[in-house]
Amino acid sequence: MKFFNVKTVEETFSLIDEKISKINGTETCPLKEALHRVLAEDITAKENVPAFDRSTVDGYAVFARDTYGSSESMPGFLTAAGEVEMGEEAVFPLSRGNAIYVPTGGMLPPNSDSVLMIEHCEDIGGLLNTYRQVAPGENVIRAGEDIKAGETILKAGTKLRPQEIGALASLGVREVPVYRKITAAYLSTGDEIVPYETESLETGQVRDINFLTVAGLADEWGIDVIYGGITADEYGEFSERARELYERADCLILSGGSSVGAKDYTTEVIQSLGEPGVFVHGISIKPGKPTILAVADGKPVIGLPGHPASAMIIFRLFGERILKRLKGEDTGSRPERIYARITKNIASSPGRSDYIRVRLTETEGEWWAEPIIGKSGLITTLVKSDGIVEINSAKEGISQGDYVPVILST
Ligand SMILES: Nc1nc2c(c(=O)[nH]1)N[C@H]1C(S)=C(S)[C@@H](COP(=O)(O)OP(=O)(O)OC[C@H]3O[C@@H](n4cnc5c(N)ncnc54)[C@H](O)[C@@H]3O)O[C@H]1N2
Ligand code: MOO
Repeated sequence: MKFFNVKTVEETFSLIDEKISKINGTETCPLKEALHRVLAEDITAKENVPAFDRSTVDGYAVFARDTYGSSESMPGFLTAAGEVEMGEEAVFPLSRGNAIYVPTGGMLPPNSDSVLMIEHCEDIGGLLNTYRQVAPGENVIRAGEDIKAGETILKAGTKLRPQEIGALASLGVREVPVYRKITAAYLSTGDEIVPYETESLETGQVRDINFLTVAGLADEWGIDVIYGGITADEYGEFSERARELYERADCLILSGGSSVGAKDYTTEVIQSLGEPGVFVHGISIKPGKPTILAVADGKPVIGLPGHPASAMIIFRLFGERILKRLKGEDTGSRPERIYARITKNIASSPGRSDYIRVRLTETEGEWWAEPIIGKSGLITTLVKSDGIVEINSAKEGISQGDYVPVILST
C-alpha cells in the first residue's frame, strides 16, 4: 500500500533551507528597473544624504539660544537678515541676534542650529518677533542624518522594494548588482483539466485554475512563468513534457497527481528528472497534505496538490520560500501577518498545522477573523477571504476571541 511519510511544517521549512540554494549568475540592472530584484552585493554609501544641513519647515534659521524665553505673551526680537534661495548654497553665516529665512528643504546658513516656523514669528519691517523658543536641532535634518558616507546601507540578499530604490536614488546610484531573474515553468496534470479559455465543457472536464493562481503569485514575487500547458495522466507524455520544461527553467512547478491514486504519476516523474529527487512527500498540514518537494540536479521541483485552494495555500507557504531562496533573497522574515481575534471555536489535530481561510472585519478598533468554511476544491473560499490563520501543530484548536496570526493575502 502507498502511504505518505509526512513531515511537519517546521521540518519542511528547515528542509527547504537546507536543500535550496541560490542560483548562480548576477548582472547589473538599471535602478529604475530593479524593483523586486535581489541585491547580489552589499551597497556602501559614497556620500552623505543629505549632503548639507537642511530645514524641514518654512521658517527662520536661528541660534536656538537666541529664542530662549520667547512666548506668545513675551515675544523675543531678532533681526531678519535675508533669505536662502531654494537649491542655492547658503553662503552667509548667521550672526547672533539675526535670523535668515529658509524654505522647506533649503540649506541652513552656516552657524545656525535650528529653524523657527513662520507660524511662530512675524516679520515686521525687518524686525522678527519670535513667539516660541526652539531647541538646537529642531526642524533641521543634519548632513548625513539619513545616510552616512561609508555606511553599508543595504546587504546582499535584500529584495529591492520601492523604499530601497528610493534610498539608492538619494545616493545617485544608477545601476545595481542583482541576481539574474529566475524563470519557473508550470505544468498542469489531469485528464479532466482543459485550458481555462475552453468555452463549453464536456461532462467531467474542469478548467485549469491553478496555472493562473500560481502564475499570479509568482508574478508578485518577481518571477517569470513559462506556461507548459496541460498533460494527461499518462506517464510517457507527462515525463516528456516535464523534462522539456525542467530544462528550460530554473524551477519546475507541477499541479495535480500528487496524491497516491493509481494515476498519480507526479512522484515518479519528478524522481526521473535528477538526483537527489524528492525530499518531502506529504506534510502534516491541512489543506495540502500530499505536497511534493524535490531537488533534481540543483533545480527545485514543486508538486502542488490539485485542489485549487490547496495549491494556492501551499504555493504561498512553501513555494514562496523556495523561490525566494533560489532568487538569493534573505528569507529571515516570515510572511507578512497581523493578529486578529477569531470569531468561532475551531478544532484541529495536534501534530498537524491547519491553515484556515478567513475574512477580516474591524469591530470597535479590533480586527476579527471570520472563518470561511469550505472544501479545498473551492476556489471561491479564497476569493471570500483576506488571509489565512495558522493554527500551529502544537495546538488542539483555537477558541472564540483568541488572538491568532493571519497571513495576509497579497
Ligand atoms: N486516498 C487519498 N486520497 C487523497 C488524499 C489522501 O491523502 N489519500 N489527499 C487528498 C488531498 S488532501 C488532496 S489536496 C488531493 C490532491 O490530489 P492530487 O494532487 O493528486 O490532484 P488531482 O487528483 O489531480 O486533483 C485533485 C482535484 O483538483 C482538481 N484539479 C487538479 N488540477 C487542477 C487545475 N489545474 N485547475 C483546477 N482544478 C484542478 C482536480 O480536478 C481534482 O478535483 O488528493 C486528495 N486525495
Ligand atoms: O489539500 Mo487537500 O486539499 O487537504 O484536500
